[in-house]
Amino acid sequence: MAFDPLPPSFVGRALGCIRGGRAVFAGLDFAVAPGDALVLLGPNGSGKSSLLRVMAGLLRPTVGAVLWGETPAAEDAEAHAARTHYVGHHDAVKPVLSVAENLRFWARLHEPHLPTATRAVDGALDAFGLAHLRDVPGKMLSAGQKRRTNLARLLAAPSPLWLLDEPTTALDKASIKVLERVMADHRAAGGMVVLSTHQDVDLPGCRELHLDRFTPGGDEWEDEE
Ligand SMILES: Nc1ncnc2c1ncn2[C@@H]1O[C@H](COP(=O)(O)OP(=O)(O)OP(=O)(O)O)[C@@H](O)[C@H]1O
Repeated sequence: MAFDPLPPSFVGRALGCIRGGRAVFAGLDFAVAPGDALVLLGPNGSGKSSLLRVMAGLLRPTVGAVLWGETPAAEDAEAHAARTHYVGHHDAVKPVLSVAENLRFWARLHEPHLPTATRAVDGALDAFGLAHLRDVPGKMLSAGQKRRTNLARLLAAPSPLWLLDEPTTALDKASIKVLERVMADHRAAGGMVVLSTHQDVDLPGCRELHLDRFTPGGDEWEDEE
């Protein structure tokens, strides 16, 4: 199923970020069109997670703006959250809910129509090989199973913009292949993917953004967090 209408481009202009009193990046621009994938690369501490948090609206840039089409995302934080899936380092799996209940929780946040939400949850369980774990509580999952449950919400609650921070962490090879296929399908439908990684991930035609090229020269600035 394709996004109809297609989403506008997701754009960052002249972004700068200060954390812990240090300038992490400055003068950073990006643009992601429907169907695009952007891979954030760079050594530890170069700012990949910080940029993803800025893109998700979870961290305010020190300067610059993130735009959805022509509209600053910060103008309507709720709308930006609704169009965005941010999967960070910390798992968002609720320990006392089963895998299916976790996915249902996310699905219902996006989809009020119960049968549609249930179909999306079943599809997400199947796609990520979680169907046999559907009734297992989150607290009993392995690290890779938890990561797959986190990623399955991408399908349980469809949103055009996926922001994924090292999504292959803890995944076995077969699960990485599943994620690659799911991202390819999302892009074919007009969705967008931005991900950070230290591993090879197969994303045909993706563009790369090397964060270390935007690191200011050791300036010590005021922390504005
Ligand atoms: N909560 C925080 N408060 C203050 N500084 C932070 C915080 N989180 C990260 N930083 C700093 O911001 C800089 C960029 O960190 P970030 O996590 O964005 O890098 P990264 O490229 O994602 O690293 P990694 O590859 O290790 O995940 C680092 O200097 C880090 O120390």
